[in-house]
Amino acid sequence: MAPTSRDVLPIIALSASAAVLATAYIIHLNRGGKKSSTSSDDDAAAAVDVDIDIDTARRSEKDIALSNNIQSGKSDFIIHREIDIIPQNSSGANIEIQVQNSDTIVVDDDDQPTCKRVLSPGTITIAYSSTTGTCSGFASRLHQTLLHHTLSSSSSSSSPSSYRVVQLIKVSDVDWWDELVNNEDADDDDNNNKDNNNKKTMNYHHNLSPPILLFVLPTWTNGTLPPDSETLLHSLQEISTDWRVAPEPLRSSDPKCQLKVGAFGMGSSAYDATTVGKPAKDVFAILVGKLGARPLVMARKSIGAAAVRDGSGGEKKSKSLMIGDSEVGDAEIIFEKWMNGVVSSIITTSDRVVGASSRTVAGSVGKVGSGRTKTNSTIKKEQPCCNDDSNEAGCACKSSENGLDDNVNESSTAGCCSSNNPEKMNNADEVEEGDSMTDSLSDDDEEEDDEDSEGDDDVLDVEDMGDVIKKQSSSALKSNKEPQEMVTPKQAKALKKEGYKLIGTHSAVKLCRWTKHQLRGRGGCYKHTHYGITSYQCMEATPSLACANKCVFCWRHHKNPVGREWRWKTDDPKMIVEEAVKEHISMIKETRGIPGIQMDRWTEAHTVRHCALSLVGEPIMYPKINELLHELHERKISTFLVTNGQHPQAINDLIPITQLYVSVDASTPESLEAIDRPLFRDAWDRLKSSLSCLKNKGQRTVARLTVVKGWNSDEIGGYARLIALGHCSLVEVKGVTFCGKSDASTLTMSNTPWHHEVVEFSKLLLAEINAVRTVDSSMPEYDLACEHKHSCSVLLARVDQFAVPDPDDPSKRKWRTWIDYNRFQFLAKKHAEDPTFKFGVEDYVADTPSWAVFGADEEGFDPTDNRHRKKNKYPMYTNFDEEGIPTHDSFNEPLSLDEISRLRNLMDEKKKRMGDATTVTELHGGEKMIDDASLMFRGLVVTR
Ligand SMILES: Cc1cc2nc3c(=O)[nH]c(=O)nc-3n(C[C@H](O)[C@H](O)[C@H](O)COP(=O)(O)O)c2cc1C
Ligand code: SF4
Repeated sequence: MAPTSRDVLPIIALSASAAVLATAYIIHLNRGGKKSSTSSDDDAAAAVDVDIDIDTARRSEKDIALSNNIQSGKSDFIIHREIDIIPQNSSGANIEIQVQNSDTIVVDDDDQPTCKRVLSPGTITIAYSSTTGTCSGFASRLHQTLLHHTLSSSSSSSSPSSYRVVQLIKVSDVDWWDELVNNEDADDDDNNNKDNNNKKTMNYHHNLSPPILLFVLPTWTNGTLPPDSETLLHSLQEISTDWRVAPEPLRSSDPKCQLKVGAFGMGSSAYDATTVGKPAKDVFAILVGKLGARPLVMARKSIGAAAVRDGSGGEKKSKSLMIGDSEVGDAEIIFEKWMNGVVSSIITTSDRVVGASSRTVAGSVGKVGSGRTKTNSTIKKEQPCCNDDSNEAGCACKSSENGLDDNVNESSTAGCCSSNNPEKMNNADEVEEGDSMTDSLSDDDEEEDDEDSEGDDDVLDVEDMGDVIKKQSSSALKSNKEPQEMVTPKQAKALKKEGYKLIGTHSAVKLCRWTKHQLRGRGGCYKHTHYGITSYQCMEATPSLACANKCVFCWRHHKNPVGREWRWKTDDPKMIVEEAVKEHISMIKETRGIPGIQMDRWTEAHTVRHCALSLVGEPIMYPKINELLHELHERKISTFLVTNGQHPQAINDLIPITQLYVSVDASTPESLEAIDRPLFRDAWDRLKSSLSCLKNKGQRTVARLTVVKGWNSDEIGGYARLIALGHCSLVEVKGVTFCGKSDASTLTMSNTPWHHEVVEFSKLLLAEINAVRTVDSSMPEYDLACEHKHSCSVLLARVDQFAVPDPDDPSKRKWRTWIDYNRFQFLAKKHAEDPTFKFGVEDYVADTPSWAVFGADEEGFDPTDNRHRKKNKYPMYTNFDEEGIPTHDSFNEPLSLDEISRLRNLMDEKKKRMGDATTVTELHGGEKMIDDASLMFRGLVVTR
């Protein structure tokens, strides 16, 4: 966060390599080396000549803003942190950047400006943590808004901003102890300024407002912070209990040095209504209740038009701590309220503080955080009192002796101190308790509290916490008797962008890439190999986009809702099936123009024969799932349904379907928690119950294992024991598909196993199953039945259900894992007419063709299709070693050792060039191209 820092007046020296401007500044920009003449502060102005290659500057959102401004010839624009400026050769446009108000730029040893200390006056720090992107989105919105308001006001001479730095940081990037206690750099800044240039020190502080620290924090499992950010709370707790740190170390008698804090917490009562926003509340409570930070006072009627442009007008007060609940669905609105409160407070406070400080003598400059090291010295704080001069400015410290005094009430007249129930502020226990925190953290005057009780009940904040989240959910339901639609317009937009065709309010279809593949005669998916479905007649759909998990490998990247149970508007199953088929067929029609489409298949594809209810979400949650399945059977469409094993009762209640899957993503409760990130606390027990339910289903059941290397590929014995619970007919082992990088997942290409690794895993699993059989005589025998190399998939099947002696060679097995679909439809119909009619797995099996059998030369590729090899740089290999170096050419002939060594060198060179990086390029139609040195000879393309 704060490397060795120093001022860089007046020139910013950008290093020869890419430079990062780390904070926010108004930049005046001219082309052709002509200096800007608009600088209002010559002393503070800094100029630098750099060559910027506009076109190759990294195209982050921020860069685009930068380049657009450059290209449109605007002279003023804002550069904020994390913009890469890439100096280029002499042919690039020569652009001069003149920086105003740059006296607070801090650079590290590499001459790269970096973040200011959180406690530096004039600094606004937004610290966020985020795993699935919500809080990072909110935080950058706040950042942008504050940049706009604070910096644009600084460029206007009538309303000078007293904030110079607005910085956005990740909670996990900061050593919070160091930042808040060992504040050496901030002190050094002050001291240096003081020693070297007293006049400047006065200017510096006269023009600056108190530091502000704003948190945007999510709630993670059991009300904690996400693992990478947990140190924040630990550090705060440590500071508050360390005997070497004086009480309330963040309290300062100088209003301009007093840290102000605000926090916005996100959570979801779907996970746990008792923990929503807990990390934000805890952080806020410790900072304010124990460490002496002050809540950022939210202005109410004084909110200026400049601050609130959304029409909310600033009529109402909002609070420094507010909580959004994604389950309730109004988190956006609550965030906006909080943000508007923050912005208006900063604008009004900043003007007021500037006014006040102009009457404050330089001697009242307070020291925040006298930097001593944590380990070897006692840490004490200097807590200077407000002096007469500051009283002159309207400050009225009434009982500073007892240290409980300076509960500055800034929403009244300029910078006044008052004693607003200080005992509560200091009573840490009270602060930490749910509802009692309400009063403890309130920083508003009585008038505001009154008003709050009258009219501001739509604002969810700490004053209303405790059980209020539950109340809010239920009152939302009460006030709106009609259940809500599952997918919000925003979610719908995101899903549509990803190629989902939404049906009604909670269902979707999407064309699977294998459908197109097989239409072009390039092979079907693993369900074709293992079970004989026709991929180009298979419709991938879901009747519930919601589910009760947030799996790390989820395709949907968490753009749709979560919920433990169904609580949404329920669409008619017939309509869903009709619309799904209609949408699917219209997508088939669109494939007509794709090169290589086989017209006979294309015509057949207009008749849907299979439905894979596995797209995303949890189909079994849909309350009318049986009716929907029945509708499909009526249309002679086979039914494959995948459930995540969180709804055992629904499994029990399910009518006979063609094939029922339970996803088994982990073999221990801990890894299930880490991988599936379930809403249910008893997720592990639910999974076990679901598997047990399979035992009695009668039809084909599958335990589906998605292998995520490094996450769930160990503890194979645990999988065998889970399979034993359900005596599943089949065990499908499949390597995880990498769906591109996302905020929601730390998964990378390295977690994707090679086919040979999946085979290895499957063999070990078989050995473990056999081990279970030695102690459990009821456990059926399994064996490796099929494989589909293209999808890194291996099928284990029960010998008693799917193997018969080979008529040509009775010493061998003949597999019958394929499905007689017509027979299934006949049996299902009979059962529908007469529920007492039962049928079982063996009643609708069909022979597995030899090419699909495990170990066949075809590796699961249907020989009636043409294997298509991508026309890329390395199309000529069929086998690879464990590092991805080719060992066999396209005719499966072994390569010479020299050739293998040459290829290895090529890969090593590429690895050196790329470092550890993996790039993902989205192709037309949702496919993603991975560039990863270890995959360079595979030309790997993954699907969505
Ligand atoms: C694995 C996981 C566990 C969660 N646990 C909780 C919880 O215990 N309590 C809660 O209120 N919200 C919980 N949530 C909901 C998140 O706080 C919420 O989705 C938030 O918006 C996530 O923010 P982010 O997208 O910035 O990571 C959890 C979310 C996930 C994915
Ligand atoms: S259960 Fe399925 S839809 Fe839900 S998060 Fe996991 S992979 Fe995604």
